[in-house]
Amino acid sequence: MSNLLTDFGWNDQWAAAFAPHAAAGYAPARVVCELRRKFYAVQDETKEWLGECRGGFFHRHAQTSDFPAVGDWVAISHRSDDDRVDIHAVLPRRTKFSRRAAGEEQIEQVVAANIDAVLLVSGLDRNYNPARIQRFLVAARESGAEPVIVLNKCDVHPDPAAVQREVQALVPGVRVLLTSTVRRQGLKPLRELARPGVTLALLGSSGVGKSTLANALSNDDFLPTGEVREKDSKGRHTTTRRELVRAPGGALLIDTPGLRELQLWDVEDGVAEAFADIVELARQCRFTDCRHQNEPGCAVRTALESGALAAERYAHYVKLTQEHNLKPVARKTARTVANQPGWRKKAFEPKRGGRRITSDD
Ligand SMILES: Nc1nc2c(ncn2[C@@H]2O[C@H](COP(=O)(O)OP(=O)(O)OP(=O)(O)O)[C@@H](O)[C@H]2O)c(=O)[nH]1
Ligand SMILES: [Zn+2]
Repeated sequence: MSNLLTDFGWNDQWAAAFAPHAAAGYAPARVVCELRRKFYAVQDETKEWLGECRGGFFHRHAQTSDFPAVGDWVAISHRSDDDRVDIHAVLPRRTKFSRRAAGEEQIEQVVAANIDAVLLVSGLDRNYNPARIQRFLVAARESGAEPVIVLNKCDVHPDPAAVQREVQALVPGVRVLLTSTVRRQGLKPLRELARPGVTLALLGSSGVGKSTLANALSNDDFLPTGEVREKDSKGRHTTTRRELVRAPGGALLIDTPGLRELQLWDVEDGVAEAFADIVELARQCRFTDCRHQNEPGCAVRTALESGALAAERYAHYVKLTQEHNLKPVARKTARTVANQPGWRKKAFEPKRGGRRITSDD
């Protein structure tokens, strides 16, 4: 198979998975961007195409999660009369990050697929946040991607090795890397991780150094900004944003709004912290899954009725959870954190005992 496909992560395993589609006359391509529903920018062995899921695809695939996502390998065919391609199938994903869309049915939306390793970047100019690291690990494990913790800006910390040990103790078995792009320290293990064809995602708060690290993955300058494709064969103008880009060092970086949005740890931590009283009340409701509406023995309603909890405060809390699509906190969700299938349900994990390092990072 051509180098271009290999550049985008194609290998023998994918080729094996693709065999039935090859037999059906389809060609492989990788989704580099979701443009809008049904339309995708896909990279094949020659170039980037506008790919579309048409009728047949809809008939065969009922669920939202069956549709292509950035990072997916798909089976395409070329149209004879058009510069577009049809997408017929999505190869089984090795890993996936999903979000659960609003509503009771919890529709799964895949926001990125086939990420090999996901890096949580923290900046040592601020305190790292153990709760966030734990949540990140839950999300990463659920996705199947290898989690890696990157403690960047070690140049500004008096004792970065101590922080590394501390974090490592929190997450046994997970790689914890110490880096400084300024001093160009600790980049070697990162570059080894970012081998050609490997797909990575960098997560972390704004300003921790994700773009700088991405640049440092190779010695060349690298700008993970969108590309603009000017025209296609029929003279139409198509502008393609790329959410999967190839770093000059050869690794593939996925950065999608959906993936960033998954970092609800900020919001969840923030809401749970700001409304710790409500979280605490919810833990006293009779029913483990109390929604604090008409359930008997609801500690939240009781507190509202007695005036112990101000109505405006509760209304504010409800508004915030709805805005961010968080589940109402309940004893069940507050307790069995580690066993919940959906990590979003971990929104109100109570802070356990012991030392807590608080900060916005
Ligand atoms: N001292 C120090 N500063 C760094 C290091 N890495 C990055 N920075 C600086 O931190 C700032 C933010 O870096 P970015 O790479 O833009 O951070 P980012 O995570 O991509 O931020 P967003 O694009 O907002 O998500 C820049 O001024 C960098 O020069 C480092 O290792 N040490
Ligand atoms: Zn209740």
